[in-house]
Amino acid sequence: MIALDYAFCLKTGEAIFPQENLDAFCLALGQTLNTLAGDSHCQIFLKSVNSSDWRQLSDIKNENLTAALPTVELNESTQALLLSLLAADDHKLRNDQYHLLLPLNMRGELLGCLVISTTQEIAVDANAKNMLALLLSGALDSHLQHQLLACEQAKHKNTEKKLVQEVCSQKGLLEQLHILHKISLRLWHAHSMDNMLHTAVYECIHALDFDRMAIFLLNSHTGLMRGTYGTDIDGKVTNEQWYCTAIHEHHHAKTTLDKKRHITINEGSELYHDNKEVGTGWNATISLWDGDEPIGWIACDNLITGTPLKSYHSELLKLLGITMSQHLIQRRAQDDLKALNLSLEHRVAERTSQLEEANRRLNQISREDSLTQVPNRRMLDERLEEEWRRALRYQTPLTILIVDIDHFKQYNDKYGHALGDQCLTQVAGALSQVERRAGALLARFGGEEFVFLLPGSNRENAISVANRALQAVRKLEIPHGDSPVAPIVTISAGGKTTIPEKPNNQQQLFIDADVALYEAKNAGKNQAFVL
Ligand SMILES: Nc1nc2c(ncn2[C@@H]2O[C@H](COP(=O)(O)OP(=O)(O)OP(=O)(O)O)[C@@H](O)[C@H]2O)c(=O)[nH]1
Repeated sequence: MIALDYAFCLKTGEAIFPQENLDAFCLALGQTLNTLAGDSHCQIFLKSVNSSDWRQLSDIKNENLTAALPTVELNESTQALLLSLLAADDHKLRNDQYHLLLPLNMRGELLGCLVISTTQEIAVDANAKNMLALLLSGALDSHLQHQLLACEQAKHKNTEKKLVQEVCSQKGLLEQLHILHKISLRLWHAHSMDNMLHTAVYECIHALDFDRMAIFLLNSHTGLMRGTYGTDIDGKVTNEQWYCTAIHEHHHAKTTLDKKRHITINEGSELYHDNKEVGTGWNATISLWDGDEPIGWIACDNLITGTPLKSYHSELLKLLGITMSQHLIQRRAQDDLKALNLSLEHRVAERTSQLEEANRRLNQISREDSLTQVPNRRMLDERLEEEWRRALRYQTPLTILIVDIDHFKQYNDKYGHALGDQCLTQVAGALSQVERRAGALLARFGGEEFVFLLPGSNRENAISVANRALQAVRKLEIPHGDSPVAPIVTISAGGKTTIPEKPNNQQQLFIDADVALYEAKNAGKNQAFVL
């Protein structure tokens, strides 16, 4: 018979200082029992907080403590024994052993129980039982609180560690975003789409946290994607505009676009360059969008330095995608506007030149005789006014020579008006070749009359011009059967040379020249008079 009395409790209770030392208490319990009853077995079971399940905390066979936290599940026989003891609360012989169940309570709650199994019957003093339960409950509670505290401390440490990692990662992301912002500012200053794409690849691989980058542009209308700039296996920026393939043939592009996914990151995947596998590492595919329209995608990887994938990479690459999308949209709009402006400028220039030509032609027509194509009277008046002013200012001579076809009425009457027109044209052509000095002008004055304006010409030169004119027309030998002067068309000329004395008096020159012409006609025609 084992007597669990006050002395037993004191002996085992000695071990509970420090109070949380449950293991020491259990060992003392086992030792004391062992000295009292030889072969003994103590087990401490814990009740789950939220259910009626039980688990084993300690198992003390004689002096050997074999279990402690974490608790272990009960095997079938232990489970059955515990349930029967809990139901009966006695220490009768079961399976050749006596069992004593000691409930362990704390703050009115059942924490667990102690089961002592011996081969001898156990005599328990009620006070000793209470004291033992009290001691063990205290040690167990303290042990559990201690475990809980340790667990909380571990959790706290873990949270702290995660926090430090998170802060580091946030710091890294902030740094990278700052760099991305700087790159973005540089891209606004790119002078062309090509320059922008090259700058983007160059700046990103040198400043952001990845090794290689390539940008592809998509044409959703043709279903084609083409390369722009990429990075070779040594980290140099390369022109990849030769690369062109159908979108549906490119696995990454297709997956990203089909799923409308903005970013896909694969770790431990094969990395490629020029369609050849060149290593393994992480790679990322970032799609670029203009609203709902896919406009391109970016590929990044860590081929060269193997830089590890960081927690901020996903966020960083997403923002890189958004930034590049904005630049592409803006650059395209700028290029379209530029092309539109160029085409408008071209059309305006074309239209302006057409208008200028039309104006020139109009100007010419308005100053040209429509039949003979020599300058008309309007032109003559303008030039005479101009030359009169000049001659007045520099006091230089100015001559007017009026030329009239002889007996042209008879010519018309004999040959008809149409041949008359033809004759006028031929005479005009011949006269316009007579004087080629700068400033000289031949104009049709009206009807069958022509006028030479000869700036800087004195009377002597005027006579020479008049005679050459007569000669030139005669040389045409246009038959004139009804002319009393000659069998061919002839002309008469009357001229006046003057040095102007007052402005706007040019009409007097005409009057005088007309007088001279009259004299030439009166004298038998086919001759010239210059006053
Ligand atoms: N075919 C043709 N005839 C014209 C044109 N302008 C004027 N005439 C004619 O030219 C003729 C001029 O006749 P006149 O003024 O009598 O002079 P003319 O017959 O040459 O006699 P003279 O001057 O004295 O030698 C008229 O019969 C006009 O009809 C024209 O553009 N075409």
